[in-house]
Amino acid sequence: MSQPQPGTSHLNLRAQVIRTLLAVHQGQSLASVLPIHLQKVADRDRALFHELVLGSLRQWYSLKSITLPLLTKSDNNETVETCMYVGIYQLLCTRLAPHGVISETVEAVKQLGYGPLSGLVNAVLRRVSRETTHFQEELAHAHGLPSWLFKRLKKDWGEETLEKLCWDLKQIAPLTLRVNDSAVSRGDFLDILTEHNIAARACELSDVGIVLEQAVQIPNLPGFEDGGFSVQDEHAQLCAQILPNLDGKVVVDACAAPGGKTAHLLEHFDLKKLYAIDQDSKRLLRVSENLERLQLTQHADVEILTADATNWIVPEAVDCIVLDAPCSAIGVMRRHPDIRLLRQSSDIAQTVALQKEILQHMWQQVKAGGHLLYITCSILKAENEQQMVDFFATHADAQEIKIDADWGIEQIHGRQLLPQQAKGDGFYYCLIQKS
Ligand SMILES: C[S@@+](CC[C@H](N)C(=O)[O-])C[C@H]1O[C@@H](n2cnc3c(N)ncnc32)[C@H](O)[C@@H]1O
Repeated sequence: MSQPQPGTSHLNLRAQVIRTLLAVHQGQSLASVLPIHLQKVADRDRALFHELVLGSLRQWYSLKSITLPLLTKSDNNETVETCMYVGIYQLLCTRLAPHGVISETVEAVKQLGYGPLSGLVNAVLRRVSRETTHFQEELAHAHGLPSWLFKRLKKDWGEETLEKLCWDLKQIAPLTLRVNDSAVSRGDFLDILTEHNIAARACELSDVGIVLEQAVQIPNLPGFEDGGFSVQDEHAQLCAQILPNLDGKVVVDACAAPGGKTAHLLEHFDLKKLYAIDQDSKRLLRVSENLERLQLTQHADVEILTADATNWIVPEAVDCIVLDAPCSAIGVMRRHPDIRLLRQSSDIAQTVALQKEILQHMWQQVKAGGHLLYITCSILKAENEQQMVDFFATHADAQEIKIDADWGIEQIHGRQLLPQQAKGDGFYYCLIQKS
C-alpha cells in the first residue's frame, strides 16, 4: 500500500504522536523532530503528547514483541504497526480510559490514510484491553532492546545482570540537580525547596546532588535565574569527586558541550585556566550560556573554543584533561529513548575508533605527572574497559590511578556504573596519570 501524504491540520493528537514516532523510526533524532510536531499540538495536549511519544519509544521493542504475534505477514505496514504500539502503550501503561484510547487511535489510523486497516487495529486493541493483565506481564518480561544490543549486553554483563539491566533501561530516569555550591550549599538549597513545598532528597553518591521527587518546571524552581543549580544526572556528577585537586591548575575539557562538566569543574575547583573545546559550535554556545547563568566566568580564565580534539594543540602545558568522549550513549537511553531506535550495531566500531583517536592525541598534551580522566555515558565494554586495556597496552607512560569508591563495578581498568531505577545513568570513569 502506498503511503498517502495528508496535510496535518486535521490530525488528532494520536496521529501527531504516530507521525513523530515514524520520523524517529526513519532515522531522525527526537530533538530534531519534536519541536516541529509540538508546534501542531494545542497547549493543553502537550503533556500527553510528550508522555505518549517518550513512553512509546521507551517501550518500542517490548510493544513490538507483543504486537507481532497478533498480526499476520500480510498486515506488515510500518504506520499501522506504529498505531498499534501507541494504542497498546496507552492501554497497558497509562490510566487513560480504554474506550477513548481505542476510538482516538482508530481515528488516527483513518486520518493517516489507512482506513482499510482500521478494523484490524480496532480488533487488536480490543483484544489487548480485554486481556490487560496478561499483556502487561508480557510487556514487563520483554527485554525491550534491539537484538544486536541485547546480545552485546549479554556478552558484556552476563545473564544475571542482564535481566535487571534491561528492566532498569525501560524505567523513567529521576530528575536530578547539581547544586552550584560555589553559590549555595546543598543543605540550604534543600531548605529553600522545602519552603516552596517541593519534595526533594539528597543524592547518595554525589555530594552536591538532589533528586526532585515531583514533576516541576525547571525554570520556575527557586534559584534557577541566579545560577543556583544545573540539571545533571547523579552519576555524571561524580566527575569532580574523582579528579585530584585542580586548584591553580591548567585544565582542558576536551569534549565540553553543552558544558555540564565544564561548569562543575569551575564550581568545584579554583582553576588557573580552563580550555573548554568541542567540535560542535552550536552545542558550544550552550556552554557559554550555562556558565553565564551559573555566574562562573569571573572565577577563572575560561576559553571556549570550537576545535577538533583529534588534532587541536593546547597552547601551554596541561595539568589535567577531562575527556568526556563521544560515545554510543547507551547508558543515558532512559533520558533519550530515541537512542533505542537510532543506534545501530555498526555505529559502535566507528565510535570506538574516534574515541581512540581523541585519546591518543589528547594524551600527548598532558604534562608529566598530569592526569587524564576518561569518561563515557556508555555501558558497552568496547568503549570503556576494552578501550582502556588497549590504551594501557600501547602507552608505557600511562598509569591507572584506581578510583577508590564504593559505587559501580570495578573493571580491569576504571569503574562502571550501570543505570539503576530511581538512581543515575550508565557512566564509565577511568583516571590515568602520566609518568
Ligand atoms: C558526551 S558529550 C559531552 C558532554 C559534556 N562533557 C557535558 O558534560 O555536558 C560528547 C561531546 O563530544 C563532542 N565531540 C565529538 N567529536 C569531537 C571531536 N573530534 N573533537 C571535539 N569534540 C568532539 C560532541 O560534539 C559532544 O558535544
